[in-house]
Amino acid sequence: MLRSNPVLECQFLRSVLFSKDWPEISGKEFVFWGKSNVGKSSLLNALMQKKGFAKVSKTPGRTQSINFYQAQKGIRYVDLPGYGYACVPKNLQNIWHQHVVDYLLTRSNLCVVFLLIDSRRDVHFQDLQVIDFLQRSFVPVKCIYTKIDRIISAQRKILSLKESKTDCFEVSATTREGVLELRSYILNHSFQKTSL
Ligand SMILES: Nc1nc2c(ncn2[C@@H]2O[C@H](COP(=O)(O)OP(=O)(O)OP(=O)(O)O)[C@@H](O)[C@H]2O)c(=O)[nH]1
Ligand SMILES: [Mg+2]
Repeated sequence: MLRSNPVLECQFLRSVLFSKDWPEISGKEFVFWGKSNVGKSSLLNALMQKKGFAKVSKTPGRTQSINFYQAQKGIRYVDLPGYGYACVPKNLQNIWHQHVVDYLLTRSNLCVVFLLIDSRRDVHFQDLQVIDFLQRSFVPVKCIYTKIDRIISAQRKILSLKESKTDCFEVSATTREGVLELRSYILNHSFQKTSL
């Protein structure tokens, strides 16, 4: 157990797209990305223990800008719009995507990109493309399987096999399984030198 819990006390900073509107560089940013509807915003709410802080929806495409949250000890969370299918016009999605890529490639205090994957689905080719893009751009990336409350134990064994190769977290925003481990990882990495 962590003695103090700096990740918990969070405040919303801003919801923006353009680089001129991003908050000033400060502390370490932990970024949540993945296909639309994988549970990025829900996981952030579970991490921050603030229901409804980040807006959640059954409809893919809910998060439409770059959302910054400030926690203690210089830790920041960044909730990104998803990629892949979303219930919004493609041209709008392309605009988000350009700003997201701009953010990922230029943000000097970016610590880790958590790439979320719905544990009920196969890893999509877009996820593999994103992982490849981030690795080639020297952006640290770590995978998180989400919604593990929705899968049966046999499927979990398959996930843990994959995990042995890719070193992923498994979480549920609903039951909070895995959230404490993720929180500890974030806290530990917030003290390390940014490797960008
Ligand atoms: N059962 C279960 N449902 C979840 C979990 N996490 C998220 N959901 C549901 O999945 C849906 C999408 O969740 P969001 O958190 O909005 O997903 P997102 O990745 O932020 O979606 P976009 O902002 O549209 O890209 C919602 O209906 C959530 O209630 C989970 O751990 N378990
Ligand atoms: Mg969202």
